[in-house]
Amino acid sequence: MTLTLTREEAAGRIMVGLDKPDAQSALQLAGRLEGTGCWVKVGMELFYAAGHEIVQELKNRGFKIFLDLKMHDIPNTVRGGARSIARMGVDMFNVHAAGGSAMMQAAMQGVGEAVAAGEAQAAPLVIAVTQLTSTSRETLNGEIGIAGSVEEAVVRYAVLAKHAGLQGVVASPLEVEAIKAACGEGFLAVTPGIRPAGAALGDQARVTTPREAVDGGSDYLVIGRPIVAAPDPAQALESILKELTEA
Ligand SMILES: O=c1ccn([C@@H]2O[C@H](COP(=O)(O)O)[C@@H](O)[C@H]2O)c(=O)[nH]1
Repeated sequence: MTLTLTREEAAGRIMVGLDKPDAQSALQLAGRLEGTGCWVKVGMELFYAAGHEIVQELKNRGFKIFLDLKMHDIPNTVRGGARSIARMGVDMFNVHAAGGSAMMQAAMQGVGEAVAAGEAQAAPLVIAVTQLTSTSRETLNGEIGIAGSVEEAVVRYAVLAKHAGLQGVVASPLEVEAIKAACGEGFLAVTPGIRPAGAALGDQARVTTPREAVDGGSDYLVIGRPIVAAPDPAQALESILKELTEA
């Protein structure tokens, strides 16, 4: 079913991956996105270079922030990490579902501790990475050694994340229907692997267009290079918004 969104609704579902090597270039890009209503995603490249300060600056500029650090460690370490992240005031962060239930529950515990101690004004959404969107079935079966289809592996992780109390998962838009069937419509599907028609895949293996992702039920579309590496990032975002606001 084609879902026609208002411009505001469409922008509120887009998370632009600020995959930049330093604060200056990230803020220059953010400047082109200000006022559009989109989220920004701060991942490893930017956070390891520019840390807490870049998060605060982006918050000051009014962006909603998904901190994409994909924690994967023993439960006690993840609990502490989650508490520190919650203190930063981001709106969403993630862990790897492959860390298991105890690790995911520990992330929720860390968030709860930050809120109870008054260190965080609000609890960020916590979601779990299922199978990276760069992973093909060949890689999953042949290299990683997990049998079955990618969709089966993704749904297994999604169910685990749901039972651990997380609010959603990161997956490809191709798996969203199965995730929602297993975990319910309200369980968030945050989907990278978005490529406008004709765009280069790069290292992504499981992709759809923005329109296909929204029609398939994705709640948030994570988009990096198709916007960030475009000659005019603001224009690239506009053309994606146009795709989502037209029937
Ligand atoms: O499974 C995953 C999890 C995270 N990502 C991140 O999303 C963006 C996608 O960038 P593109 O340039 O649009 O490919 C990037 O920051 C990844 O770290 C993902 O792609 N897949």
